[in-house]
Amino acid sequence: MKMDNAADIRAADIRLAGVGKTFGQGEHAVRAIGDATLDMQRGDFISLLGPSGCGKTTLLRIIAGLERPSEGEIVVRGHPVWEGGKRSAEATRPVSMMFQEARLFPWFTVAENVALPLRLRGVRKAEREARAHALCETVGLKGFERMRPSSLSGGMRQRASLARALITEPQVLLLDEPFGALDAMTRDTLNMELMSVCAQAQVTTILVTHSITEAAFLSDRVVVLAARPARITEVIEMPFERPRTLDLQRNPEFQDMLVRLRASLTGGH
Ligand SMILES: Nc1ncnc2c1ncn2[C@@H]1O[C@H](COP(=O)(O)OP(=O)(O)OP(=O)(O)O)[C@@H](O)[C@H]1O
Repeated sequence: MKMDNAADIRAADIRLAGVGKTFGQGEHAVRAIGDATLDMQRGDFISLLGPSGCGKTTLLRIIAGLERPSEGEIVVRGHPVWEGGKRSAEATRPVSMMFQEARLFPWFTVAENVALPLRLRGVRKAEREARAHALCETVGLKGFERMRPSSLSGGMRQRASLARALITEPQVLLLDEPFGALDAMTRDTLNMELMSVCAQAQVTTILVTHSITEAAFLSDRVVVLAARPARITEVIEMPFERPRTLDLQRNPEFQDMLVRLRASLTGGH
């Protein structure tokens, strides 16, 4: 039976309970994350905002199961990511991650890069190709499917990287400054597309960003982290109606929110 009722939707989709992480031991130990506790519901869009080096990437890697926490528990879609020292496939399978660099394989075409996660999951070629082509169209890469990544602009490479992250139809999307290296206009366009894709598919999304504006514009909530070891200092609701357009950024309430977020980030209230 499909449990798509209101109770299911409200159930915590991602739960971090007392998550801490220390790299190394003894005098070389680096405490990257202090004590992170957070609940996210299905379809939530949250941003992690914090000073450089405060442990944001580490936190994403822990949620994706790429890094093991030193303390605490992470639950994704009802499944603990680590159980008895083993990583759970049920918890990591619905998760996709995207990075600041596109990380495409230069010897594959755009469509082959986009389809790669399906190939790794043993999906047949005809289906892989059909789905990769459809997603290329969704992210604005129609006509570029057979090109190599080296012939694409930075923005187009990130489009391909987004398509690759979406091809497994993830329920959780972890984004580590995905558009941070792009010019402002391309970044705005891609952010609008990202917001629409995430809303349509009810993807639970966590974005790491250094941009206060981007965090406020895209998110339902902004999680403000203090310097290392990362601690959540504040979780701030973004009370702006959806769907949002770029005009929102000129709205005085939005501008006030940026001031509020900046104050939280620098520790002044
Ligand atoms: N594998 C590792 N071994 C040792 N130390 C690590 C490792 N990974 C991260 N660190 C340390 O943990 C701290 C947090 O790093 P992390 O990359 O998570 O921060 P960040 O907030 O994402 O940084 P930025 O905003 O600059 O990208 C840093 O001091 C980093 O040097």
